[in-house]
Amino acid sequence: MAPAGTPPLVVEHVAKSYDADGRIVPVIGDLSLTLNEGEIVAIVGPSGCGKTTLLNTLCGLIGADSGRIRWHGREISGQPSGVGYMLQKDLLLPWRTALRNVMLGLEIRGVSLSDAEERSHVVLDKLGLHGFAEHYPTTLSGGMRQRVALARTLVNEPDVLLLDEPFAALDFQTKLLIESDTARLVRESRRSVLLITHDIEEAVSIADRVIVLTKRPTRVKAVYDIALGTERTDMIAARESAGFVDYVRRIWADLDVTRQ
Ligand SMILES: Nc1ncnc2c1ncn2[C@@H]1O[C@H](COP(=O)(O)OP(=O)(O)OP(=O)(O)O)[C@@H](O)[C@H]1O
Repeated sequence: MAPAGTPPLVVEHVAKSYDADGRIVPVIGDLSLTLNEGEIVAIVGPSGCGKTTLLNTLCGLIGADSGRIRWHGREISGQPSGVGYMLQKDLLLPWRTALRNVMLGLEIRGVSLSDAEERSHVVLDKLGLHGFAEHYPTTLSGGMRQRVALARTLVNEPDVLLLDEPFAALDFQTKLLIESDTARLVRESRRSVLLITHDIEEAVSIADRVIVLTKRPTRVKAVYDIALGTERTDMIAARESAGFVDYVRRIWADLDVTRQ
């Protein structure tokens, strides 16, 4: 077991290139970051800079060319345990009800059906899906489906959540509500979150820290500690708080988006 205070994730000088038909494409230049316990860190960067590549490298889906990735103080090969992954696409199984989608990971891990069912109901209820457990995904709205996907991730009680634009496809109101629920649930259980997003306002409202990446080959351009002086589980209040607009403006300037 790692000593108390060991960050769940430390990334040191990671680099990654792709071989595109014999042409080497450097995607991650030289990237270092730390995710502390109970912290929500958002990563923003120009389109195509390598954010998904970074997340895939961190969770062992693809190998880094160089550098070190330490989970709870240890370098590991392959996929780390205790890490939940959530994407923009909910990837729910259409032939399973909401409840049985949430139960899937527990079933695979050999948890008894009754236990899995009870734990899944608890998480669905916390996400406002009481009464929808027996619904099939096709009968749920996009926001509800994404809540089911979030429940499916949280029911496994991961220490760390890696989120790759999970709210990007949602309408604005739904997005604010599900961001708030996510923040509330991860903050009350002191889970750590690494969130990749294109949405600077989302990043500033939800995260304790925002890391801005450069274009490819990507590296850290700037880091912002976000101090909004408000309860960081209410995304509407966060967006209305003093300082919010200023952070958004500064990060937007850092991204250096120019018209083609
Ligand atoms: N398997 C691969 N082989 C070759 N090149 C790849 C591969 N996967 C991604 N790339 C290239 O690497 C670069 C970074 O892609 P990646 O999806 O990681 O960026 P991103 O920042 O997540 O993109 P977006 O902003 O569009 O979400 C892109 O130029 C992409 O074309």
